Amino acid sequence: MSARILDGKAIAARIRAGLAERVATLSFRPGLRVVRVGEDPASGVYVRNKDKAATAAGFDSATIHLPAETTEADLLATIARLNADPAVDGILVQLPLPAHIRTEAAIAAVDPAKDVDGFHPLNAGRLAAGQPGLVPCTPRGVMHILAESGVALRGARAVVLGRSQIVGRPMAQLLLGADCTVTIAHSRTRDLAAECRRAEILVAAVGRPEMVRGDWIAPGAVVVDVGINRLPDGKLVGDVAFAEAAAVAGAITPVPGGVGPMTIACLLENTLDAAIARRGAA
Ligand SMILES: Nc1nc(=O)c2c([nH]1)NC[C@@H]1CN(c3ccc(C(=O)N[C@@H](CCC(=O)O)C(=O)O)cc3)C=[N+]21
Repeated sequence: MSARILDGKAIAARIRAGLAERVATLSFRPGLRVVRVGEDPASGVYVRNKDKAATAAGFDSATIHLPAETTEADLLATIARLNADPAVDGILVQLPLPAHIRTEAAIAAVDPAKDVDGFHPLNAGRLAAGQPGLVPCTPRGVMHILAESGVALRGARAVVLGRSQIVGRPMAQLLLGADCTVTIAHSRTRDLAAECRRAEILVAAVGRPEMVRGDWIAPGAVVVDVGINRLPDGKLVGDVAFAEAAAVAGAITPVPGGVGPMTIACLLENTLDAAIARRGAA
């Protein structure tokens, strides 16, 4: 193994400590509400970790757990109540939602000023237009990792593997905003391996365990692995075959301990940003 390990867990801890210091200077506690519907098992860990991190940093955090049978109308009513609650600065509707609820309807119901996931079309549009707004947590976290690790972005060839609304697309926008030359590759891309091999910065966000092999990576490339896949044996792996990739790459994020903890730190960062934008830094 030759690659430098980019320690997202350590960077996230520093960000959370900095947020805690800033929150301590405020006359109010930034309010975060996570709305969870039903029992998606992957969401359980995330919601617990987020709640712990938020409370430790001085946020007023709570999860509203609705039963799986909740109707779309009831979910929208819950969101409307949180939109109207002045103590609530950030609202996150945990995905995936049960199949009988339209995800787009839930996302569009969140007040864009409280949309700490950055998933509302207004915030997605602002990002695409290069305007300030709330940015999705995972791509924001990836940009922090690249900045903290001293990766030069201007003019660099970046390949984003995956085109989801949640990671791939906003990730590409942020890299473009930082003057990278950005390619978005995906499941229909002809010769994915060759596209990836051109990358000086490769961000893998496809949700397929260990799909990116060592020979997909250019020697010395920076590899950011967004995937968090649980194998049947319980082991957590990324979208990148770590050992193979680490033998070739210049730097790489591990799973766990890479992008995942950054997502949570950036959720808190977004919540503080939203709070200060709404209330001022009083
Ligand atoms: N509206 C919405 N926003 C989300 O941001 C969102 C969501 N829904 N639904 C579920 C996914 C998943 N997600 C994770 C974040 C952090 C870790 C994380 O901290 N992972 C640790 C390991 C955790 C473990 O041990 O399982 C790590 O990678 O080191 C995992 C998963 C956010 N999500």
